[in-house]
Parts: sequence; structure tokens; C-alpha cells
Amino acid sequence: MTNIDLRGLTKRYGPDTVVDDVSFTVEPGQVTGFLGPNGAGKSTTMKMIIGLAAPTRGSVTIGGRLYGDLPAPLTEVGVLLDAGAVHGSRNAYDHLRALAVSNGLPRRRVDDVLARTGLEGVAGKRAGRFSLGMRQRLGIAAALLGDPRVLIFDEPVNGLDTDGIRWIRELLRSLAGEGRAVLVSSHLMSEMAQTADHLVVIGQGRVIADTGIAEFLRAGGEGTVLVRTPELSVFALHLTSAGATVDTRAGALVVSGMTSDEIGKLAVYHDIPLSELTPQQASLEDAYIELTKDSIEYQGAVT
Ligand SMILES: Nc1ncnc2c1ncn2[C@@H]1O[C@H](COP(=O)(O)OP(=O)(O)OP(=O)(O)O)[C@@H](O)[C@H]1O
Repeated sequence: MTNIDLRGLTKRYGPDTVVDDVSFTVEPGQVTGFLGPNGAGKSTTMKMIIGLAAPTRGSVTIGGRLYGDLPAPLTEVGVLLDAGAVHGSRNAYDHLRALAVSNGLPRRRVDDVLARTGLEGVAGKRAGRFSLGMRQRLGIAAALLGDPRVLIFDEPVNGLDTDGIRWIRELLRSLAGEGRAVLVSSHLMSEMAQTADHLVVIGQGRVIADTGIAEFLRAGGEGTVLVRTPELSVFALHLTSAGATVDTRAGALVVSGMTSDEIGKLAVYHDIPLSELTPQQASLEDAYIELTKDSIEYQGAVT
């Protein structure tokens, strides 16, 4: 099984250390979300993985080998770095066929990846006329051409509409489901929460968290549940007696220490009508912001 292994990876540009002693492993069969604010060093790390930037220190291997030592890189690692990097005057089919031919890949792979990315219907269209979403699909088709065990996507959902985002999410999940190692960067926690099995968070070039998504959710205070009821104070007392911690906020209860399921049962038991019972996703975003707040380069002024 092929993984990506980064050990003490460091990149300096002049006086700036933009990637600082980064170590983590991207495991097969998982989507690893690579998360960090703008300028955190995600793209630079990805470029070092595929030999587009040379590490100042440290190393990164794919299945135990340096990218530069892979005999047929396209069949081992698929990469989407910049979806705009397509020859505008070529049609999608020719673009992929040229890639396949120059890398010694069978031509049927072009049809396979066009089908997988839903581009069959526009394969004859010039890529220069493609929408951002179609260019993104074409970039992904190229990444999949060699049927690689490892995939690296830099901010693949940037600028996409809801359908495009959902499509990429499902694709990433299915690629991991096939046993591939998938590394995907984003600056949006909400995006990663829905896609990743594992999270690596970086800020100012350093790893601040390397954790399973479930652990991150637990540590981030998942378990806060918003409850609305006409019997606010009575139910708050029941909840506290049952061991929960309760805050009253804007006419609602914010409950921690109990799941929404337990809260629902408690309400039924005490015959309390509920008008809302919502597990709070916001706490996830909060946990991420809390984690990265010291590493954001340029914070907006708070007035
Ligand atoms: N070739 C370069 N020369 C000098 N500085 C660079 C170079 N490439 C990147 N940097 C700097 O390194 C830092 C990290 O950039 P990088 O693009 O890796 O971050 P990122 O996490 O991918 O952010 P974004 O989401 O904004 O792309 C930034 O401060 C950037 O200005």
C-alpha cells in the first residue's frame, strides 16, 4: 500500500521559513485534509512532495521513494495543482490523449477518466471555453489518467458551485474507498469536516494538529446542542440535573455534555415540547479558528 511520508520537511525562501519541520503521513484508504489559513504553506508543501520545489531540509517519499525516483510518476501519483494550466486551444480529449501518449499510457484510459469525471459529452470542446468547474474536472481527469495509488489535490473546490463541490467530495471519498491515499488541501474547515478521515492543520508553516477527524470533532467541543423550547428554564433545570452544562443564549439553550439523542429522550421523559434540537457544527469552525488564530499572518482589524 502506497503512502506519502513527510519527515522534517522545511522550506526557506530567503529569510522566511514558509514550511517548518513538517512531518506527517498520508495513509492509503483515507482522505487526509490538509488545512490551514492562506499563506500557511500548504501549496509549498505539496510542491515539495512532487518535486516542484526542493526542500531546504527534510525529506518526503511516496511509497518509500522520492518523487524524482519514480519510474512512471503519472501511474503512481496524480496531482491537481492549478486547474487553469490547460492548453486552451486543445479539446479535452486531445489534451488527455497527448498526456497519455507522452506517458506511455493506454488510450482507453482517456475514455475511462472522461467517464469518471463526467466529461464525455464535452470531450470535443476546446478547454479554453470550459467553465471553472469543467476545467477542474479536466484537471482531475488528468490526475486520474495513470490510475495512481496516490492523489494530491490543492484546493480543488475553490470557486466551484454547490454541485461541483458535492461532486468533488464524493469523488474524493470514492477514491479513498478504492484504497488510494488522498491528500487534499483547503482553507475551509467546513469543507474538510464533510470529506476527510484525517486532518493535518498547519499555520505559519508548522503542523498544529495531526488527528483523526472524529477526535478533532470531539476535541473541538462537538456535543454542543442548540435547544429551543417554550419551557426554557424548566428544561434547563432538568438538563443540569441530568449532568449537562447549559448556557442560555438569545432565547435558546446551548447544551454541552449530552448528545442530541439524549436531550430528546429527556424532553420526552419530562413531557417538554421542543421546537429545535440542533447539534452545533459552528463549534467545529470555532475549534479550527481557535487553533489557528495565532498563526494567521494578516488579521482583519477588529473595530
Ligand atoms: N516562490 C516563492 N518565493 C518566495 N515566497 C514564497 C514562494 N512561494 C510561496 N511563498 C510564500 O510562502 C508562504 C506560504 O505560501 P503557500 O502558497 O505555500 O501557502 P498556502 O497555505 O498554500 O496558502 P494559499 O491558500 O494562500 O495558497 C507565503 O507567505 C508565500 O508568500
